[in-house]
Amino acid sequence: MEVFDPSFIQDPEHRPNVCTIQAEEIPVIDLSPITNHTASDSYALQDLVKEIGSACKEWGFFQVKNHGVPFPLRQNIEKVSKMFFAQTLEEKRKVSKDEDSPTGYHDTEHTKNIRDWKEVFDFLAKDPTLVPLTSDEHDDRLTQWTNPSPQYPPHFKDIIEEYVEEMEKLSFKLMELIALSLGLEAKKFEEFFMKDETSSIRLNHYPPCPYPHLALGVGRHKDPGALTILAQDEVGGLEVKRRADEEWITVKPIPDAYIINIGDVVQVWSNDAYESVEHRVVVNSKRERFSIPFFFFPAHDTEVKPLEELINDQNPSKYMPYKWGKFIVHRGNTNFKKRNEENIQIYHYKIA
Ligand SMILES: O=C(O)CCC(=O)C(=O)O
Ligand SMILES: [Fe+2]
Repeated sequence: MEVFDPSFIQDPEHRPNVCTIQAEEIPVIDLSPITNHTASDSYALQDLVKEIGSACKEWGFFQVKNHGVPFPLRQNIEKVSKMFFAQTLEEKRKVSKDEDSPTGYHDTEHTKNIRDWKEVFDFLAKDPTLVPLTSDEHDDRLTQWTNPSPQYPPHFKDIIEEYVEEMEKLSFKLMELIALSLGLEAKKFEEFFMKDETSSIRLNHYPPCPYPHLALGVGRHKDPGALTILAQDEVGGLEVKRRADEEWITVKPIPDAYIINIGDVVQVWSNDAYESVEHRVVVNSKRERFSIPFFFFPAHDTEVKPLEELINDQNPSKYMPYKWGKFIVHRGNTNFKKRNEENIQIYHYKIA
């Protein structure tokens, strides 16, 4: 990372706390009723669905164990991620993300206009990924985003692709559980992802930071998609805003567990029954940290709006429909550098 320049400094009210709260934990949910088929019975499944429902309602975040993702695949991707970031800046910049190609390496991401203390490598789940050419709603033209092909580490792409396949499987299972917990058919959400999904995976590297009390690895934000599956290493640093009192709660690293959070799209689909929750990453001066979020995003032509089954006269729709592809293209590069205008958010579609 370069020198610590003022663009990293958070406003005083957003700076990390010196002592963090670890007393209460986000729920840890055992997925064996759906991953261990010999042991599965319908009572265990019902209990699991209830657990998922209350975790989504109360926290918007939970961890899962016995998730069915083979541990060696996670070890492989963590290893190549470290190897990739250990290269010189010059090497990494050979696969830089830019205005036209939103995949690859970059280290200048801003969250709410403050620079994040991190470097990342972005990779699409589907290559190519079909998206609108512009965010103009009257423009029907499409374009294709594609992945870079870094030469180093060896087999980098294959290892990421193999891991992504597992993330996809887990995402579909989790969306089924979320659907059941909302009283919907298990496969309710499948159609939005089967064709042209726009999901992606990100390798994050947070180098040691000389001023961890002034900067953040990622500033406070909500994830825009349907859900995020995050692998964090043993260093820790992810904090979630607790709904009850708005305190920042540390998410404890658990070996081989995944952290799941629902995103804005599920918030809109559920008409606010489940809300996506603010989170951020604190950095420290001693240890570098690595994490790998997988962002499960629907197809570009998905019209995101509260589901018919979940609205009625007593509970009318709280959002105007928006086109997912237009939303991400509009957002795309506004995250990339400091801007004067605000990033597009779901509350822009909220019906007062
Ligand atoms: O690194 C982490 O723990 C979380 C990163 C994150 O929230 C994101 O990339 O959206
Ligand atoms: Fe996030």
